[in-house]
Amino acid sequence: MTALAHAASGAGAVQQTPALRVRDLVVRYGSGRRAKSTPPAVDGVSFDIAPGETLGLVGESGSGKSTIGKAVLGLQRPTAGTVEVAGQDVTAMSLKQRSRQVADLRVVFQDPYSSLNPARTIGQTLVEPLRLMGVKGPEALQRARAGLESVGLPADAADRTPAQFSGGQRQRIAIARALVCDPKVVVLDEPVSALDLSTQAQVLNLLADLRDQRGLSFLFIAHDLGVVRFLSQRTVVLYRGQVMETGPAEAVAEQPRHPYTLALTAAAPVPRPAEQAARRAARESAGFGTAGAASPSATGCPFVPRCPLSTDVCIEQRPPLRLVDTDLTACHHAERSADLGAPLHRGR
Ligand SMILES: Nc1ncnc2c1ncn2[C@@H]1O[C@H](COP(=O)(O)OP(=O)(O)OP(=O)(O)O)[C@@H](O)[C@H]1O
Repeated sequence: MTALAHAASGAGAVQQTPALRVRDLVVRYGSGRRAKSTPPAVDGVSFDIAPGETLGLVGESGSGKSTIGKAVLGLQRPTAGTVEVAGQDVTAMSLKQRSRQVADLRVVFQDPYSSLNPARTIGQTLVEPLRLMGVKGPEALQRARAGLESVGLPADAADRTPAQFSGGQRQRIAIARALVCDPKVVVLDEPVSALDLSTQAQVLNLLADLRDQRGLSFLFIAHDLGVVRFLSQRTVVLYRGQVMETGPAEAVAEQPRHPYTLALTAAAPVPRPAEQAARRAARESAGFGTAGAASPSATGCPFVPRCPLSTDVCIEQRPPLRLVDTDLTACHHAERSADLGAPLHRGR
């Protein structure tokens, strides 16, 4: 295995079959000429997740995080590339096939209010995926009740409807529903974004405990690097559908190598307005542009219009992912990103 492939997989994952393997994933929305002329929502993304590992997928709104999640789950057909779950190629399977055959893969969505059917009891909601897998009535109900207890809810929660629970409790129910079939991989799509801060911490701790007890693998999608770092061993940073940087979660959060990751860390919300203003000023003085502008060249780096380090080579050539210290970084000038980091970190 090359150093590059090793870093992409994460140390320790060398000999194991990955719980989830995504290779060269491309997703284009729409069809016809217009679809071809707009950049893909996901543009050649690859990663592995080892058994028991959490991979964080982070990026601004519109960077392609949820589209990757949907492609993994079978909710969006990839234009190119492959998805393997525990060694099984599921790329061409329909959603129906996956829900029957791929019990190894489940999801928790962001919104605990819309993701549960208000007309059904929690028991009915949890029993449904078990029945689809052929588990019979009494055993299914017993597993549903045990599932609720495992997320810190009383077993009699099974007899109530979603309206009788808080947002945090509903997210626990959604987690129980995802885990009731004993999956190997769970896609967590912004699972705490709709919750208040103290509930976020409780749900993140619960997820970490369940992962460690059961050896689960998580694909953890979030826009906040701090939240991603809490739960993840490794992080993938996305911008306009492309991987900008990937490496150990702590290194990516503490010593980002890509200017875009630096901009993300500097843009993370902080509770004190004065500190927030200082960070914004530091970002502007470092020369970062604001979101929205498209790259002047389809063949170059997509971050060019916002990057203080960009030069002609960035406009002309898309930077390949290359190893810079601990992280794979798609930047021609990654070695110079520390110069940008100093003013930003003074603003922290
Ligand atoms: N159903 C769709 N049809 C057309 N374009 C879409 C569709 N869903 C997403 N997109 C586009 O694909 C790109 C990636 O969107 P995606 O939702 O995957 O990003 P994201 O990083 O998850 O953003 P957010 O954090 O806001 O959910 C965006 O440009 C978005 O407008």
